[in-house]
Amino acid sequence: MSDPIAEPADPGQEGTDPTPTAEQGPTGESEAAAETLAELEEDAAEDGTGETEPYDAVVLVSFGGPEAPDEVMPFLRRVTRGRGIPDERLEEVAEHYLAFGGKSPINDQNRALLAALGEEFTRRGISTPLLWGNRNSEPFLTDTLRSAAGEGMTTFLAITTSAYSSYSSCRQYREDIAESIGELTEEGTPVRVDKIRQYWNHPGFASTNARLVSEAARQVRDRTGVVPHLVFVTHSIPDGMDDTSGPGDGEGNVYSVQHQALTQAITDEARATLGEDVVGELTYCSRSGPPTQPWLEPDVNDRLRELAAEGITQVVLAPIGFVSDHMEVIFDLDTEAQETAAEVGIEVLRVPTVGVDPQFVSGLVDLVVERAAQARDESPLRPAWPVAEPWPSVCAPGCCPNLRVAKPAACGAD
Ligand SMILES: CC1=C(CCC(=O)O)c2cc3nc(cc4[nH]c(cc5[nH]c(cc1n2)c(C)c5CCC(=O)O)c(CCC(=O)O)c4C)C(CCC(=O)O)=C3C
Ligand SMILES: [Fe+2]
Repeated sequence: MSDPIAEPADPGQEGTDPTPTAEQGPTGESEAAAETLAELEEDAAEDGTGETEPYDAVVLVSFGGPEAPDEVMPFLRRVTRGRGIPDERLEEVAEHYLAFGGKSPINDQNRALLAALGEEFTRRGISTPLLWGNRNSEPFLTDTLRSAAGEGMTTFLAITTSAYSSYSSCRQYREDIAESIGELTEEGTPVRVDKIRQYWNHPGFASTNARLVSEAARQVRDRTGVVPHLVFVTHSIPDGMDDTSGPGDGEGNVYSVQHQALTQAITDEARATLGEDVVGELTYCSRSGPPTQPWLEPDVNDRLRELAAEGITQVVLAPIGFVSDHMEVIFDLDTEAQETAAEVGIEVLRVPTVGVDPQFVSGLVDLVVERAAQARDESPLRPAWPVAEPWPSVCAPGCCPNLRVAKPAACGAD
């Protein structure tokens, strides 16, 4: 799909189960069978579009990834531009992509997420356009915003595919959004882009992960009679990036603290659900950078070796750091960590990422509605679990700083 503009539940969209929209009426077959004409007409009468005012469109902003072998190196150079990542590392990472035919699954996963968001919009009577723009591959965010601006849209709400707070998982998205706004401003079509809050502790993300982990743990326990050890995984980042994550005047370490809090809460939930003494811990994957630079540890592979030595035989591997099964998940976990586990005699069940789980998708739409209400100066309910404080929708000045250069960042108070 090269056209980055997808109307909600566009019946022409690839891989989408067409759902009738308010305008179209009950033309789709699958859903029409489940709902009567009267119910559909009633749904259509409830126009939810006002719930997304003042936004002209909602835009899914993601990392991007290559879709063909010749796109791999340009993608990697773009991701690492100005970053001093050694060529050997780029070639090594290129091999991971080439082992999967040069195609990352991330764009297809975002197409599926867009379709699911569109269906949820339709269900709520929201006809606000849903767009998609990537930071590092087509469709590029700047191009998406430019063509939307060409159709008269000026005010956008971004959903990023990243749940936590750190430079890599929050401010870098905000910087790239600011760069797009800057380009469009120079072209004479200034736009405004706001962002939903980081959602690691929104129930749509956190409780969905808790359910998926508990289901996996129960499945292993019921099949093997062994209570599995829970190994949570997220993307490692440099220690310095973790130390400075969070509001400029805060304590830092917000990235690792958020993950530790969710690890603890989900472990407690699995313990309660199974009625067993479940143990869980946080590990990291996908470190890069020079070996001399400290990154967050322990590495998931090192920990699996130690756990085997401690007598653990069943592990449930929960990639809570990621929203879809992209390259980090299918290579670093399903390939590398699985190999390590097999080597040391541990059986691993990898938990699915939240992906297009209806509870997650519905949570994202709740976050859109919440942010829009805030933009209208209303005070919406802002649910949070496991930590009662929802992350601010407008990041504090200096939040998750860029440690190399100061750059403008959108969606914040600085
Ligand atoms: C915290 C975090 C997330 C989670 C939040 C989020 O989801 O955004 C994430 C996601 C992703 N990271 C991805 C890919 C890459 N990340 C790299 C490099 C780096 N990531 C970092 C951090 C993160 N990264 C860091 C501190 C670096 C090194 C310095 C730098 O370059 O900033 C490199 C360069 C080569 C290498 O060093 O490995 C690549 C190719 C893909 C696409 C996968 C696909 O194609 O399916 C995704 C979703
Ligand atoms: Fe990354």
